[in-house]
Amino acid sequence: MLALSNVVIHFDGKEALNIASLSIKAGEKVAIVGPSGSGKSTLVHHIYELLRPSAALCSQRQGLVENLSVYHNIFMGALNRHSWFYNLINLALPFKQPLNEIGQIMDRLELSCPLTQPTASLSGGQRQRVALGRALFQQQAVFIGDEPFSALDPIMGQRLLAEVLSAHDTVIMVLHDVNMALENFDRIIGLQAGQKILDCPVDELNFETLQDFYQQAGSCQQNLTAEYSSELDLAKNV
Ligand SMILES: Nc1ncnc2c1ncn2[C@@H]1O[C@H](COP(=O)(O)OP(=O)(O)OP(=O)(O)O)[C@@H](O)[C@H]1O
Repeated sequence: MLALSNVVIHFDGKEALNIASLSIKAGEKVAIVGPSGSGKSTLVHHIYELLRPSAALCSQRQGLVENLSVYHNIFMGALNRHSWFYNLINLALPFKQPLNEIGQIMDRLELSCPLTQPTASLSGGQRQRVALGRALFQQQAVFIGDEPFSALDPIMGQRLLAEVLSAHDTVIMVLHDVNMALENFDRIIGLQAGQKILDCPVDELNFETLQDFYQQAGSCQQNLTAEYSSELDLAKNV
C-alpha cells in the first residue's frame, strides 16, 4: 500500500526526517513511537500527503474552525462527498441524514455536547473528539492519527481507539502510550532524531524493550537538540 525510500525532509536547514525505507501493507495496524522532536508528526503528515484522498488524518493541530458548531466541524471532514450547493445549504440548514450520521459518531465518541455548540467553547478533550469525529466521518479505509487521544483519560482513550481500529482497515498512529501500542497494534516503528531505528512486530517487543528504546532515543535527541542550539547561538554571534 505504501513504500517509502530515501525520504529526507528539512525545516529551516535542519533535518527533521531521514527514512531510508519503510513499507506498510493494507490491513496493518502500525504504531509510531519516539521521543518528542524525533520526527513522528513529520512522518505521518508525509504519509498522509502520499495516501490522500483515500486516508483520513487526525492531526495534533486539529484545524477546527472556532466559530463553527461541532456539527459543521465534523461535517467539514467530507465536503467532497457532496456538491458545493448541498454543502452551502447544509451550512445554513443542516440536512437530516448527515445530522443523524454525525449524531451517531458523537455517541460513539462519547461527546454529549449539543451539535450546535461552537467548538471555541469546548474543553481540550472535547475538541480532540470533534477532530476525531471529523476523521471518522470521512469513512476512509486508512486512518492516520497523530496522538489522537492525548487529551483524554486513558480508559476513554482505549475505548475510542477500539472505535478507530474497528472502523478502518489500516491504521497508522503516533502514540506515546507504549502499553496501548503493544496491546492494540501489529507492528511498532520507533524514530530517533528523524531516523527509523526500530521496526518490529509487537510479538517481538515488550514494555522493557520499548523503555530501553525510549531511554536510548531520548538521550540521543537531547544531545542533538543541544548541538543544534549551540550552532544557533554561534550563528547569532557571527
Ligand atoms: N513546520 C515546522 N517548521 C520548522 N521546524 C519544524 C516544523 N515541523 C517540525 N519541525 C521540527 O522538525 C523536528 C521533528 O518534529 P516533529 O513534530 O515531526 O516531531 P515529533 O516526534 O512529532 O514531536 P512531538 O512528539 O513533540 O510531537 C523537530 O525538531 C521540530 O522542531
